Amino acid sequence: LKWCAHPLASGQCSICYLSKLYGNVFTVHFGPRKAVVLAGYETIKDALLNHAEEFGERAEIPIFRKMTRGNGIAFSHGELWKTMRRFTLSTLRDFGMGRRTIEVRILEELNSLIKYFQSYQGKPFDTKMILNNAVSNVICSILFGERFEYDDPEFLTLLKLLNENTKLLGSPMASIAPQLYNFYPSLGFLLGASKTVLQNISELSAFLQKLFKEHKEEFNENNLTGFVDAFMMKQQQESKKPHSMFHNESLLFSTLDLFAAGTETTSTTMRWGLLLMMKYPEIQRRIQEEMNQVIEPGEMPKLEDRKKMPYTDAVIHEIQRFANIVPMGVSRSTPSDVNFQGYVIPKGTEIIPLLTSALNDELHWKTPHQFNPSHFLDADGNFARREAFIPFSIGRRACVGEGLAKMELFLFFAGLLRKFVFQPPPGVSKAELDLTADVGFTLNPMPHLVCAVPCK
Ligand code: HEM
Repeated sequence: LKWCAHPLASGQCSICYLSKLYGNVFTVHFGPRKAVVLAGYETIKDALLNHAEEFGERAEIPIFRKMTRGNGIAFSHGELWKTMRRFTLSTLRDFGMGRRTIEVRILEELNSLIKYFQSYQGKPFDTKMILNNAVSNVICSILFGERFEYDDPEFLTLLKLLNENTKLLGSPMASIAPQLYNFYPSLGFLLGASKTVLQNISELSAFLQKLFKEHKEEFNENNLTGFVDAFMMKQQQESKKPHSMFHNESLLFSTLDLFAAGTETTSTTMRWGLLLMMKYPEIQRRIQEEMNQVIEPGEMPKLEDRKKMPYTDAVIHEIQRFANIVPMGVSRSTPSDVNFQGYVIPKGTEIIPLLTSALNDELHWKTPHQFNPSHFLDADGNFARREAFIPFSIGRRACVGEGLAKMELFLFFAGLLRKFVFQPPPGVSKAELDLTADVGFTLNPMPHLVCAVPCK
């Protein structure tokens, strides 16, 4: 978004600015890539919910086609997508998503995280890798039934590759260079970023293949340890079917999709959360006071406490709204010609559901550009759901990890604030904390240090 910031846009997203000029449905050209933008909550809802089928395909983006060869959940199409999504949702549920088993797992991980934070004794440190690792361990325990130590060098390398890809995939170099190259081969030098992305994918794949091999050797159908075992079981059951979709490439890319989407998004949101708490200490204090009122001394917040903690719940929602980490959603496409709000959109058109325009929609939020937890509170201080809160998107391809992400955000965030007061490093004032986003496939906070001072 920064790349194409219009000088008149005065800090707001340039595509939102274009929607002020051209309305809520309009076409943009990113080099050779042509896409229709849907702006504003009402328009996004009309398309993704009321015309769910017509806007229900994933766009064909060359770099993702190269990465996955059409496999997995997030970038696959048609029947393969349908089968993988159905299998994923039911398997995630079987392994505890949305249930107490996963709550226990998250709370165990939180304990390790707290010990790590304590080891800095209030001195400044960077939370990026550690939060990545802790959050990743939750999805890894669902996928493989195991977690990775915070000092495991191999796992840390993988997380770094994942971070690098997230950053590069938000750059025009990776996302449109392969398409540009098709039109203008002399621009081949631009392919460097996409080559790095593909190289990283092959290293991540090699690591996953190694884990699959271990799982295959120890496979026991009476004791499935996670998604990967369940997938292997399905492969066995379908081995006599000539065109089973449960082949090895499906296993690889479905696992990779869940690993990547389950790690990066939630940990980035957590980092925004801690940064915002340093910036707004009075909000942080109010959360801690609320916890002191509803949780016994020495106890940690549990999911069942959430309904008694409307203020904390409102702050977490506001963090997600304000951080807006997937501002342009994940591009969709039209599986057939569509007649929408007076426009004919041809089959196969890329569609950008501009989530940022819903999360900042002036018709739905009192102070869209300010961090303001009262967006999610009614006049009596009760938690208030808001329709335009759609950070996980909506409709047929909406995020499959929403339930898991919400559990993690609540337990990690409230748990860390129960133990620590987050402060900027000595010599850095609140005003100096930068809330500008670093552009990538997800919007990250700029590099920063955090002091986690133990609560008295
Ligand atoms: C704060 C955390 C998260 C945010 C903000 C987020 C956001 C999103 C968004 C905006 C989409 C695109 C949906 C669409 O096209 O309509 C998406 C898709 C997806 N997410 Fe998440 N996500 C988060 C966490 C997770 C987690 C924890 C997992 C893993 C369990 C996950 C797995 C996926 C998958 C597999 C898809 C593709 C769904 C499909 O194409 O059918 N996400 N997510």
